[in-house]
Amino acid sequence: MKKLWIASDHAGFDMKATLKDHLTGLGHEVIDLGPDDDASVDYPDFAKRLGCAVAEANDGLGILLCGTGIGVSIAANKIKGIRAALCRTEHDAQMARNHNNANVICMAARGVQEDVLKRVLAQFLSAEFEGGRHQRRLDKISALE
Ligand SMILES: O=C(CO)[C@H](O)[C@H](O)[C@H](O)COP(=O)(O)O
Repeated sequence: MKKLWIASDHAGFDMKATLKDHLTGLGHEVIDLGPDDDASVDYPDFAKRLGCAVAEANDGLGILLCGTGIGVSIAANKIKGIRAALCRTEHDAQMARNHNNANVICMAARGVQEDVLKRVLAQFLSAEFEGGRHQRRLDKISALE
């Protein structure tokens, strides 16, 4: 099992705890990079913290939550080596791994059912990168960094 990091902003705080417990129960090692309470924070700070951890480890996956998932995905993708994908469906999550080799999944914590998020996350964690023509495209993305 890959090492996992999880972080959020205030909007994702409760769901972060729920998903962390869920993943831990499934036997994953999950490192929680905060926040530690639901006080208002700025999502770029936590996207940066998580993105740097995932990029430095170079073999693991990150999970980011904010209200929409949009802010954390924009922020995390500024970090070299991070391929953060906003995933709202299981298909998004599968393609994000199969074709994009995404190393961070970004999800909306507001207005989405917990069981949906768990299914999307499960797909992200089980799918594998297919390589081949997709690696060539990722190399072109890396060249943009
Ligand atoms: O969704 C978000 C960014 O894309 C954040 O989670 C914030 O919740 C959103 O920007 C709203 O912020 P607020 O301070 O909770 O009103």
